Amino acid sequence: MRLKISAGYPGKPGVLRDVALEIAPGEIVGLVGRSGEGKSTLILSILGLLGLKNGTCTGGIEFQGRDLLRLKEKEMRKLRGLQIALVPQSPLSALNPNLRLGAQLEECWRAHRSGKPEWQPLLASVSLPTEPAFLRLYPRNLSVGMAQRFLIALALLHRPALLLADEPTSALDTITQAEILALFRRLNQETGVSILYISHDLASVAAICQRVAILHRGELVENAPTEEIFRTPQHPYTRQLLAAIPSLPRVMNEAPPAVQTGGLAALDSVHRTPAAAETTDDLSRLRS
Ligand SMILES: Nc1ncnc2c1ncn2[C@@H]1O[C@H](COP(=O)(O)OP(=O)(O)OP(=O)(O)O)[C@@H](O)[C@H]1O
Ligand code: NI
Repeated sequence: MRLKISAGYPGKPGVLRDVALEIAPGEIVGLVGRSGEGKSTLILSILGLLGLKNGTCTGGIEFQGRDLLRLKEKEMRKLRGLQIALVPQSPLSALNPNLRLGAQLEECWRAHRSGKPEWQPLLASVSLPTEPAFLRLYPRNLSVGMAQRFLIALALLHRPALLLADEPTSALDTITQAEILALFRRLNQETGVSILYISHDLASVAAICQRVAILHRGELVENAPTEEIFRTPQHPYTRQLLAAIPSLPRVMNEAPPAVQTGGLAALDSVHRTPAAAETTDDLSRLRS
């Protein structure tokens, strides 16, 4: 995907100004910025859903040889979920509370295809229980981390080429965050899915992204390989984000200042989060 867009809302123009971003097949790109910098606006623009918030987007979004901004809604609907899928921010509110998990999988499947596949391989791929009893649960029976895994499974259902992840770990505790990050990384390696990973937390993005773009006041102030961002940040805003990384205290104790010396080495520990850390809660624990 290659895009160059400007976007805004009535009474709030210029939320994105000539933002240019490229995501190669199989690449994980991070988009980082504080609250209100326009991250979700970018995601909604890609999905063709900005109109739902009365926003408008101009420019071009090239995906699989077509410009998404020139597609009709009917054509966009075919792409959404099938070729481009979204992992939303708050897992529990994104699921239908009144539908069993099995029914939600079926509904999602039937949006684009007929019949009904075996769900086990999909559930196993996100380290969720594969027993039939799991599919009879309701969202409220899940922990937030499991709900997020389930949403990732839904997003991957049709094997999309591009996954848009909008702060997918912001509702999770630190350990669960690391597990979900490891999951994204593994899924990317196993399936080759491209991921645009959005976050306000530079540390979590650095853990899985080859490249990071920094969004500030509607513009990309930096767009470089992750290592460069950490070693030689060019923009003052990037330096502020680096200085604000809260998840490095352990490292800073060992070799301060982490950003200049060991920032990336520290993040390697997240890279190497062992598969064993991706534990699957068993059903008995869920029900207790
Ligand atoms: N429907 C709307 N009408 C007017 N302004 C809006 C609308 N939606 C968002 N905005 C404004 O656009 C800017 C960007 O919002 P956006 O949701 O894209 O930010 P974000 O980077 O995703 O923030 P967060 O990290 O809090 O999710 C903000 O200033 C926001 O107030
Ligand atoms: Ni947002």
